[in-house]
Amino acid sequence: MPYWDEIDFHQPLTELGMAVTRKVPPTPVAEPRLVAWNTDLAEQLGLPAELADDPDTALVLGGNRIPARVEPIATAYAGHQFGVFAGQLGDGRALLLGEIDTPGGVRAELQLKGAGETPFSRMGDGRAVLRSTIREYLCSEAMHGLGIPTTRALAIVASPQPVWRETMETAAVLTRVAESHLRFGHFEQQFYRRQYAQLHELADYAIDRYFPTCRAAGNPYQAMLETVIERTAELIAQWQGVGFCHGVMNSDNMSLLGLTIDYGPYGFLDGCNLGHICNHSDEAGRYAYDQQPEAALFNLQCLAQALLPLLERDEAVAALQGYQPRYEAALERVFRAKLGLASEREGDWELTLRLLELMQGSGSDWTLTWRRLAEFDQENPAAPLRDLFLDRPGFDAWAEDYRARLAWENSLTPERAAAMRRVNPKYILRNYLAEQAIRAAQQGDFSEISRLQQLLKRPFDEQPEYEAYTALPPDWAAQIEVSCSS
Ligand SMILES: Nc1ncnc2c1ncn2[C@@H]1O[C@H](COP(=O)(O)OP(=O)(O)OP(=O)(O)O)[C@@H](O)[C@H]1O
Ligand SMILES: [Mg+2]
Repeated sequence: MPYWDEIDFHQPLTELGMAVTRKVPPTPVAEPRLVAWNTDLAEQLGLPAELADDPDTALVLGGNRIPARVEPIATAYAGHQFGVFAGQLGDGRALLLGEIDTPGGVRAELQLKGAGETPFSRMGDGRAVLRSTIREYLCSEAMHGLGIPTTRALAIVASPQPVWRETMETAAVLTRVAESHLRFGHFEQQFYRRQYAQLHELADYAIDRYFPTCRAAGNPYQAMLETVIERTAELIAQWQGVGFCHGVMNSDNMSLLGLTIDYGPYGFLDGCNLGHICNHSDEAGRYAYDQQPEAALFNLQCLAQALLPLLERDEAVAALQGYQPRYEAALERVFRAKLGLASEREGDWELTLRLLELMQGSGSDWTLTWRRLAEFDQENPAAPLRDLFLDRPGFDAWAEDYRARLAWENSLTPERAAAMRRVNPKYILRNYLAEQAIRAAQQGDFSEISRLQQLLKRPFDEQPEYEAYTALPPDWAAQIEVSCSS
């Protein structure tokens, strides 16, 4: 029997009925070919290594063959897009094969993104293109390497089947993996349909499965909201630390579990610009880098509103009031670590802000600056670091205060430098690196995908063989535009 038929896929979401799920078979793609396979993740999921070479894998993960006893589903969700309620959205191109048991004991959902039309496709074709699939595959694994909660990517199945976006491209299917793909929008869907009984069931499902400790609280729904707020605040602080810009922080792209989800027009900061807008279609900059914390709060308010049938207004407000202090505490912790400060002292945040201002003024490269900060020594703020700033006197004044701050806690030491290198990555998935992998793949060479994946698994470690991947964006990269088109 083919291995995929032996796996037990569970589909507990179907218990929530038609309000949440629809059974939808995937639509086969032409000539499916497995072009990326994540060996590490496969192992964590308990999938045998041989699957990478099993011809059945491309069929199953391309949506051309449904494994025995599996009934794939699409789920219904709604959402606020760019601040406006968009009504029903739903999985328009993602199908959940089901949950599998993993050796770690936690079940994992396997979802095929780009597997064809569903009842929620609206005007879309149900497909994903190879370009966007590679971007999602690489970034989910890069985020995982950075230690940031995220959905994962198991595989890419490519097809020569043409798909029209701004130009003719080709189709691909991404196998996405997460403990749950539930989004804020799943709750908004039940709320706006006034399906309060179903809302109740969905919330109970989420609590029992993902937030069991909330059961013991006075109001478990408020406790769940508080937990989601906490995780979201932590997540955004981590994004800000590595300079990650999501690009489409609509409430349907916000994970209930606090994972980064939906890698569309994302980007990492190159030269420091705190107002950076990575999504070419986001003209107003609603989701600019420095707006992300606010956008997350807006989305949490949408979630809280959707839960109002299950909690008192005061309870929702009290939970939401927890966001800002939690976010600020998380952000200060993240930046304290980036600066290599082991203790807390008044003035630390001001020191951070002054550095950010200098970086902003010079457009200093985000990743490089933080990484070089570890080289800071007592006699001479390492010249390569100083070179990243245009305002040298400004930098020197800051460096003096920073040195004094480090001296105060006796941390002008190699240990501090090592600790800083464990939080400030050397390698980051710059747009141009992803673009190189995409262009090669479009010519039939998929090797750059696995090379980047390999490199970004250990972004904090020196990997001399990959030194070239630390290069700043070349001139041609300025032409890359990323938008919602995927
Ligand atoms: N090509 C497409 N065909 C059908 N529906 C689509 C397509 N692209 C996007 N959608 C739908 O449009 C809505 C918003 O899209 P968005 O770009 O946020 O999500 P996505 O990239 O498709 O997927 P996800 O959020 O699952 O990563 C969702 O309902 C999504 O399913
Ligand atoms: Mg989405």
